[in-house]
Amino acid sequence: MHKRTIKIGTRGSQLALWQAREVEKELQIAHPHIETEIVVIKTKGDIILDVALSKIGDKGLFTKEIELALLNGDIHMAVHSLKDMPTELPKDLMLAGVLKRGEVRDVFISRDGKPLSEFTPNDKIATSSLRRQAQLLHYNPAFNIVDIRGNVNSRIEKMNNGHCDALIMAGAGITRLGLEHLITHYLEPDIMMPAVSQGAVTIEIREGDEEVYQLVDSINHLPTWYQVMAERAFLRTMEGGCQVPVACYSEFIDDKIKMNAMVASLDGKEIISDVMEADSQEAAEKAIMMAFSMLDAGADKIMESIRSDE
Ligand SMILES: NCc1[nH]cc(CCC(=O)O)c1CC(=O)O
Repeated sequence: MHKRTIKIGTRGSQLALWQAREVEKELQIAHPHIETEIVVIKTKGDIILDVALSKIGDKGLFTKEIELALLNGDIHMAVHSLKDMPTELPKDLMLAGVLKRGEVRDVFISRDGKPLSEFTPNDKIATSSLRRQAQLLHYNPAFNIVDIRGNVNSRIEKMNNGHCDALIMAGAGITRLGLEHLITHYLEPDIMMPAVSQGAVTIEIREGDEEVYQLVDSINHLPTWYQVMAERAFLRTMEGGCQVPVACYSEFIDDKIKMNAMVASLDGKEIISDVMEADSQEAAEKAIMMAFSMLDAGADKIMESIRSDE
């Protein structure tokens, strides 16, 4: 059999490389005859490090250059954190699969090991996410929240250098980098509901690339796939193109997907939340219905006020 090398595109951060290697490993287990190569690609998000993410407002910030390489044929597949992927993909590209979902929750990492419940307005909590900011302010409107950018390791370094007293990070990223020892405590979804698709790694390919599709499909983790596709259907319906604090948390309960979701105002004062349960195949449709009913219940007003803020 003729040998070909499957090129796997990824960002160069330690977390991105871990994720790409995990995909590579799964492919090699399922198809021992194929050769793989990891191709590192720099994205705008890796280059612009001094501007708040919410101000750049470019959804494809961490994906565009990688997607161009995919469209050019420089790589066969691209590995991403699914939560960084816009709900609408560029024409001619598609998501072909996901790995088994990792930790979904956010974690609290404080420099001195003090828990969130003991934080006061004198302590600085760093996050660049509107979702985390809104939920922190809902928990305590007096919290002192500061912006932070950079990859996981550089954020920890910034905290240790005094930029802030604590960080909120995705547990998945921390775990994948072997930094569990830094976790002060996990944040349960009733306090800090995670981002849509948090903890999931996805593989993007060219539409119609049947050979690569078959490869990826063979390692697709179906329970995760149904879950995250439902979450993304929710986000797509909710969002209408602007950046808002939207969160959700899904679990499997008796083979059904149970999804909690919420939309918050930026100051955390208003929260619209809902919950649904559905069989895997119906979850996306139910998630869309839930999004519409949340829009009706006031999420539409929150979104409008955020849009007029910009
Ligand atoms: N926004 C950056 C980003 N994209 C994916 C992860 C971690 C892995 C994941 O959540 O899947 C992170 C870091 C973080 O939010 O702490």
